[in-house]
Amino acid sequence: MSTKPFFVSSPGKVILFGEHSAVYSKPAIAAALDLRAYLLVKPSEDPNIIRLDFPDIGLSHSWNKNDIPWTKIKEYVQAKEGKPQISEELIPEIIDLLSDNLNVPGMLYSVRSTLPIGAGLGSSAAIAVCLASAMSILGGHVAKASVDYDAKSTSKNHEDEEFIDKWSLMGEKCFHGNPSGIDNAVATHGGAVMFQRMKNPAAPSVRTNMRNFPPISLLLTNTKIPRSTAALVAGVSALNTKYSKTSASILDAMEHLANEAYQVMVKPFFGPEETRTLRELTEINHGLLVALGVSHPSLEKIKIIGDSHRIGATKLTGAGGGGCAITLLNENVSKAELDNSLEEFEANGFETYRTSLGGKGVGALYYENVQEDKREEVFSEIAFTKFKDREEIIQALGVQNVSGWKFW
Ligand SMILES: Nc1ncnc2c1ncn2[C@@H]1O[C@H](COP(=O)(O)OP(=O)(O)O)[C@@H](O)[C@H]1O
Ligand SMILES: C[C@@](O)(CCOP(=O)(O)O)CC(=O)O
Ligand SMILES: [Mg+2]
Repeated sequence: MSTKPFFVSSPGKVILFGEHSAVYSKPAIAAALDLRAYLLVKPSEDPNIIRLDFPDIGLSHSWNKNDIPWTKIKEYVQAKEGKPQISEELIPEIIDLLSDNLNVPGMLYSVRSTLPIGAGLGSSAAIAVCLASAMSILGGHVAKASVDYDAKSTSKNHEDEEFIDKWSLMGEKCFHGNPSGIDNAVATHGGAVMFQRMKNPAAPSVRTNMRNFPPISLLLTNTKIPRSTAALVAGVSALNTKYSKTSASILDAMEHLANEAYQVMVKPFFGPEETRTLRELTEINHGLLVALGVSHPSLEKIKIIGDSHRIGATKLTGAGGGGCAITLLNENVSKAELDNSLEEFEANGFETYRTSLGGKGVGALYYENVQEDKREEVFSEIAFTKFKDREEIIQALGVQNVSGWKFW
């Protein structure tokens, strides 16, 4: 257990194929984004106080440890070899997770994110993974992260990542009830995956790493229309109940197209024919998501602008209903066509990101891995909560900029 301050960080994701159908045990393909959440954990000045400080969403809350009925809670906690065990039900897990704090002094948990919130890029999962990894560090349930940013992933400690992945799913359950688990899997492990939740909820999901993820040229456009994943997932569930056969056919079609996309993406040679197939599948996937009722006029607008300038294939990504769309760019798209689209996106109030996919998963920045004369500044709560924008956070803490970040 560490009582020195530390940071953890985990990435958002882009779902290329299979959002929503992933909830119904269909395969889906997603990759880590270079936008991330950061969580600072620091001992409280008053050791009896547990404090959450989430300035991005204007939330600050404190508990006095002595007001929490720890002894009663502990009766519900199941542990194996000292590690809290995950079960299917949510409530006991939350209690279990909280009870990990029994043996630690009061802590401050402060979160900042470079991810747009509620935009389909998995900001909720990035937060859930940060919290799960911080609790795992505090509870002594994982080994110290020790793999450098540039090191090859072969030396990864899979057991610890699996533990964090499983517990972060509990966090995603708090956010939207019935998550597939794909977002927290990518936020934990990074890279790119083909993911499939099993029909039996007790069975672990299947995750196939896609090591040779093809170099897809991708544009990410945010409508900035806020929406909640929980409401959209519930909407699809209602459609499934009302039109079960029709909806089952749509979900089956999504399964086939994710499988076809996977076959194309793992080919040793990824040329123009393969990128064209991916664009065609992207178009079909968007159409199926529209049929499930999760698009939005602003997402259709992005699609119309992209299509009219012929820049590539556009689909919504994540839960939809607003949030982001992705465009798989044509290889021969002209600069003029692209600039015209970008101008129109901006004129409509949309924000465009150029991103790279397949980056690092969860990582930690420990006190002792920061140069002694810089520690006070790096772990300053005041500085952390006051960063003005994404660029300031990335400059001061970015896993790719700041030496000392370690991965499992
Ligand atoms: N930076 C943040 N600080 C605090 N909470 C956050 C932050 N980012 C995301 N969240 C939580 O995640 C929720 C959004 O999750 P969700 O609706 O699944 O959208 P998405 O995961 O696509 O961004 C927010 O309402 C909030 O509860
Ligand atoms: C709609 C869904 O497939 C993805 C949701 O992603 P996001 O919260 O919109 O980033 C739900 C899930 O897989 O848990
Ligand atoms: Mg989410």
